[in-house]
Amino acid sequence: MSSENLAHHLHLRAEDVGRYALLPNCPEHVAPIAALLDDPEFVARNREFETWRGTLGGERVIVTSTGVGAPSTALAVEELAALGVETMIRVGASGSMLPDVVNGELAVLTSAIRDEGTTKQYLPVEFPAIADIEVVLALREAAERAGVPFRCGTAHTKDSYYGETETDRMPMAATLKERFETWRRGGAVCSEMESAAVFVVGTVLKVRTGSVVLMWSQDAIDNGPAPSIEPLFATAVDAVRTLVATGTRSGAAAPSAVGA
Ligand SMILES: O=P(O)(O)O[C@H]1O[C@H](CO)[C@@H](O)[C@H]1O
Ligand SMILES: O=c1cc[nH]c(=O)[nH]1
Repeated sequence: MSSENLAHHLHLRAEDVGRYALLPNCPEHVAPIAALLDDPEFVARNREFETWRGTLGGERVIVTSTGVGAPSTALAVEELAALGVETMIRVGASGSMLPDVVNGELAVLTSAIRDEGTTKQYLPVEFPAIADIEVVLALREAAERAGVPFRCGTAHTKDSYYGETETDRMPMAATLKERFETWRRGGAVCSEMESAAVFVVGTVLKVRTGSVVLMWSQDAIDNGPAPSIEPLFATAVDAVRTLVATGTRSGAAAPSAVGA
């Protein structure tokens, strides 16, 4: 935070935000998500971080892009938490790890495999990357209401996109393949690049977090077409509407939940 209380990377102040944030990583997705809120307006842009805001049920909701990968996502979660945001939901895309996934099926993530470097600078890898239960349930209800194919499960969060999608040309191809197969056998549903950071940094900062991602099928990753993104955006916004209406707050911060 700078001397004028301007968040260093996001270029936001406490008065710019509310208690809820939706976190796509692509700046181009911010305005279309904000358009699903009441009274959307642009707030700020710096680097890969663009922010819009609106309201749901009278409660301010911001939409901020995180950029690709765990490092920039971690600093977005850090700065938003410092400004007072209490609930954050990643809204993104992923590659399916299962053969039976419909192209564009949603995954409501309950947890993530920490196969990235950022969160190891917060907690040892034995500590799980898990979503907040209230956020998971709100996302699951929203996906059911949207009537779209979805499943709940664990994501694989990695640092190298091409290590996943073009494994054969990597010097570490054998190791990458073995590890990827291990995650698959363990039941991971998809691979992406941010959710572990959202969950672990959120846990450390005692804000509640969740993540909903659409899954590209294996065939679509190689040959297209790109799945439709609108059901993803609608599901994420509908989940926030539920959380606002039920008024549940920061489960991760509740004394009973942290044993404080
Ligand atoms: O589509 P988004 O949400 O950007 O997410 C996925 O796509 C990006 C890689 O192309 C990574 O950020 C990965 O997590
Ligand atoms: O396969 C994919 C698709 C989107 N994002 C990823 O990280 N992997």
